[in-house]
Amino acid sequence: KAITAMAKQSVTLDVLSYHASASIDDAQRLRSLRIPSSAHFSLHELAFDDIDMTDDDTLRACLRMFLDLDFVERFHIDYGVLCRWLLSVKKNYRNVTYHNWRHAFNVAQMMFSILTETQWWKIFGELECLALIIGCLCHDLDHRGTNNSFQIKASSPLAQLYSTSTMEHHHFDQCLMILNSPGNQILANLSSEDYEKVVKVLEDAILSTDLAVYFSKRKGFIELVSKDRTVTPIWGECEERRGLLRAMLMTACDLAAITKPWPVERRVAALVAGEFFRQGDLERQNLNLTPIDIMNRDKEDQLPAMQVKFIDTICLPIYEAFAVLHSSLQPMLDRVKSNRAHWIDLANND
Ligand SMILES: CCCOc1ccc(S(=O)(=O)N2CCN(C)CC2)cc1-c1nc(CC)cc(=O)[nH]1
Ligand SMILES: [Zn+2]
Repeated sequence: KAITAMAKQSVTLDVLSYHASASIDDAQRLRSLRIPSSAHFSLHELAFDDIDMTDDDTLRACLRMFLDLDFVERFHIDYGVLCRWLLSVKKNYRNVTYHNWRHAFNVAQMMFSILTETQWWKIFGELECLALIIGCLCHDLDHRGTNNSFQIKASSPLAQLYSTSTMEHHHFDQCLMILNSPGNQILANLSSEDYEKVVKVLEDAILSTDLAVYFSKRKGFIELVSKDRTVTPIWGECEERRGLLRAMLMTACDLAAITKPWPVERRVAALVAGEFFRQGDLERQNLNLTPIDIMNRDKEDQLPAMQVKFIDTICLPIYEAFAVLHSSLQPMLDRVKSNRAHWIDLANND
């Protein structure tokens, strides 16, 4: 018993002790930059594309989101600490093909634009909105470009720590570690009651990005939407419904590349494929396994057909439900359907 606990302890230290806080100098530099408006960055656009932005731009855009949602004032967040925290979050994303800082930034921007376009920020209140934005920025922290089943197959240290939602538990741990690091404590001025609530919402939000969790909650959400077709304040009063809507919002933002104009979706799908194929290579070389089709480079010609299956089985249900809940989200569903048509064309040309 003691041995197991010791092993667990050493794995924990090995895996979780590493995280890099950004330097004070980098934070001071970011703090000195002027922050353009949300219009300048097109942050309210559901069709937002970060391709023309520098890394500095993405950080200034995050500062703009925190300022426009009034988080800095409402939660007495020290601006210099916010700059350092953002740099630390960005620094703890690895240089992998898809699950990198740019993905996290895009997910946070999508959450910002949905919460503001639908006015659902009023339903959730500032505390839950703060947790959702922090959750989006942190939801894939320290991703290694390999998925949960790879962790299990490789019996990685992470899989020894968490047997379910392996990566998502790690992302949440990394998020907490940065929030508690000296100079990065953006939640330092919250009451202990508010802090506890933010951390609880944060954990649910990050764990909800495991597609297995999405599949388990989706049916209940769709039934609820078919009954109650608008998110009225009554929805807002029910903690369980709010939690379900937050979980579905995390998935809708996480997969939102599928809702973007075709040039964006095509570019992002190539990044997802690149990361999947690299995992397939690792499975062949290190684990002596034949990868599943989606990670098998030899099946690259199947990619368009896989995207159609991804759209039909995972994406359409959630974006259909959101389009029912709020008409301002209809363009997202329309673009999923037009992207599906593009993937069908490509599948037929192979
Ligand atoms: C683009 C390269 C191929 O990409 C895919 C291939 C198959 C499927 S799948 O729906 O059949 N399914 C998903 C659940 N897995 C457990 C089993 C496989 C999804 C994708 C995909 N995923 C994402 C989210 C990361 C983004 C994206 O654009 N495409
Ligand atoms: Zn993600």
